[in-house]
Amino acid sequence: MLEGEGGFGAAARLAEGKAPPGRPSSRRMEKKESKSRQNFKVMIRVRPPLDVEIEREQSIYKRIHEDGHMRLRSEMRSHCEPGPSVVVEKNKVVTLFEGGVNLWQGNHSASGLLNMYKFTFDTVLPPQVKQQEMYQTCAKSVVLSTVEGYNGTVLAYGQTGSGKTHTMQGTVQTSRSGERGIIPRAVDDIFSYIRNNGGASGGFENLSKKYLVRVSYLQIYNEQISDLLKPDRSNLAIREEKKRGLFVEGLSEWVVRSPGEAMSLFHEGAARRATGATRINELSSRSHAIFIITTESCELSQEPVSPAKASPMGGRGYAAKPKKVQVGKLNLVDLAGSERVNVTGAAGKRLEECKMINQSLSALGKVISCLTGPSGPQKHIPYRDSKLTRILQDSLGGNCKTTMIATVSPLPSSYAESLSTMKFAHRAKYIRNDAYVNEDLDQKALLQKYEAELKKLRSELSQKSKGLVDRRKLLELEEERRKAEQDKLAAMVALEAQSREILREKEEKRKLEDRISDMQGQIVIGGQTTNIQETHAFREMLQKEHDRIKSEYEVKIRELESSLENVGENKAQIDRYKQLLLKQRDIMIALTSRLNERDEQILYLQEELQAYDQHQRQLEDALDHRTAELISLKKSNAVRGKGEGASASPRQAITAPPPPEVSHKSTSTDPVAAIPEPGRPRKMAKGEENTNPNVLEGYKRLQMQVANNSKERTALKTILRHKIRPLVDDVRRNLSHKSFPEQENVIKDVDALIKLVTATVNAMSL
Ligand SMILES: Nc1ncnc2c1ncn2[C@@H]1O[C@H](COP(=O)(O)OP(=O)(O)OP(=O)(O)O)[C@@H](O)[C@H]1O
Repeated sequence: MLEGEGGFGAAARLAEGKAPPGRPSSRRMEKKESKSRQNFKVMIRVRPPLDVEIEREQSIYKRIHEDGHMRLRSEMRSHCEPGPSVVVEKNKVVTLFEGGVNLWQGNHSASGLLNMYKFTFDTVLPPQVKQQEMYQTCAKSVVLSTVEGYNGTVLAYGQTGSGKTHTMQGTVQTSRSGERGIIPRAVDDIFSYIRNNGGASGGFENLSKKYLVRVSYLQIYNEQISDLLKPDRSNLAIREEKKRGLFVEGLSEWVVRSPGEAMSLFHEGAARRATGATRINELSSRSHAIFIITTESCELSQEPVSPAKASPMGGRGYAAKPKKVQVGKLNLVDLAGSERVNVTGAAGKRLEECKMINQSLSALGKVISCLTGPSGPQKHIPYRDSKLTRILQDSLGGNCKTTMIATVSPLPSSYAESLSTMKFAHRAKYIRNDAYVNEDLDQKALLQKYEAELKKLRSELSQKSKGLVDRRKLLELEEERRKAEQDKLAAMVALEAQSREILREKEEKRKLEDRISDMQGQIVIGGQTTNIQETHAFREMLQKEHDRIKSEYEVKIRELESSLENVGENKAQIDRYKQLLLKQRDIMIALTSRLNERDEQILYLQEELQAYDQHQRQLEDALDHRTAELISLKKSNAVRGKGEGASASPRQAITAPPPPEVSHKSTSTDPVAAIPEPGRPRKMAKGEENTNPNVLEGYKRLQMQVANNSKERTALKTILRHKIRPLVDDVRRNLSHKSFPEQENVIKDVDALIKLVTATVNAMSL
């Protein structure tokens, strides 16, 4: 077994009720200490195991003793079945057994591996304690003190799934169920108290006291405060004012006149509270929720007044005057459960929520630590570290009667969390609160404001009640009103239609007037404007105008007709031109083809000439060759017989018959036939003449033909340049001065012709 803070020894010592070190010890101080201790109570509630848990953990809970001790039936005990880890004694002492109580009773602790912790608290509620008893023990006195003007807080703290919501709210929502938690019971109690003290809900009036009850409901989810009764109000800020103290800005407050009204608002808000399923709790609260019930009470004194001024609250001839106002605020806090991430298996959004929850709970732990240090509360208490601690600032070490209920689960598997809760609660035990009645004269105004509102509501109610009595008449009136409404509607529709018609007529009239004035402006006779009604003159004028336009059109038609004729003529002329052009084009083509023929002929003749030249050169070569042979023969003859062949001359040798290879051709008279076979070319010397008559003859003929062609070509060129070209130019000029159908095409043709003529002339000049 381990000893230490919260361990067995420490818990045993504290169970004796001794003050921790550093606490004041003088008698007066002790008295004060005891009073302020009363203002902050810590209670433990151990919930019973749930059926599902019993199954899961295979723990057997068979009997629960009347004194609150929880025992296992011995015959069912088994070393394999650990039993609960929390045992409660005398409703004050709670012992935690690591591994479950069975293991301890089976003497397994001897191994020294298991821990046991014992703690003492003001009250420890064992699992069998019902809601009613729990309420009586933990909350009732705090709740009722708030009706008397104190601040009160009942706060449930504990591991997730340990029973906080069950304690604060209960599981069943029906108003009379025994499973109802602190909140519905507190609401009931407050209203009963008011009734028993002479007040009535809503009106709350008697001769001595008036009450006003209002509720608010907020949640702190992921460090953001939102109004559960006005869902559009979120991320609210906490403010502090001298007169009002701490308050949540923008948090709605609802005046309630009965427990039913208050609870319906509570359920409305609870339905909006952020919840979600965790591995431990199917419907786990993921936010800290605070249901606030503010009760204002006002003592009245009866003062005599004149009968006319007598207040309905006062007796006959008396008026009730407010004496003092007390305001008590009750915070009913259901915290989100502390949890270990590895146990709950939180991930994603749940993990974020879990972090925020643990963060604010650790801020709460820090505040408690600072309030309960060994030498008393520290100077600085970090209330501002979280929204939760800031809102609960008064409840923790301030002006408040506070009860903290720490809930634990009995399961051995929850041992670690239960131990942590116990340590937390044990520490909180040393918080000291100073509670005093809140009396605030300024609050009168608020109460009176609500009183006025109540009066208004009351008068509305009485009006409505009257209406109920005379329901038939009301229905008749309603029917009449409805009919009158319908008539009014119909009349309005008709009026609208009429107005539209009038407007339309007006518009038409205006247009007519405009037209008339336009026409009047146009009709000017003798320098004077004539009225349109003088229709004779107007008609005359119209007739004249008509005649004028008619004659104008006739003239135009005639012009058009004549131009049409012209166009016809032009067309004929153009046709003629076209014919002419076509003829000229044909002539041109014929001339060009003839020219081409001539050119070909010239080329042919030139080739022929060249052939003749070549032949001539060959003949001359042959002649030279024979001459040389002849000379050499003569020389050899002269050497052989002197004087015998001296008469032969080179000139004779020249006129001698040509060599046999060319003679067959030289006999022909045809120049073409006279063309020699290709041979070695030889140029004729200057001034040298061809003496071959056939060749000369052919040559002359060719020269004549070339000359003739040349003349013809020149003549054609002259005709083209000086006759056809001017003629075509003329036609082109004439065409551009006229206008006729297809003019464009004809002009294009003529332009093409001009180009053709020009190109031909140029080609012939080359
Ligand atoms: N004293 C009790 N008697 C019977 N059942 C209880 C008791 N306390 C809690 N339960 C049941 O245990 C379950 C968990 O309880 P509850 O939801 O109140 O836990 P919680 O501490 O508010 O959890 P969380 O922090 O996750 O919101 C519920 O089914 C509830 O009905």
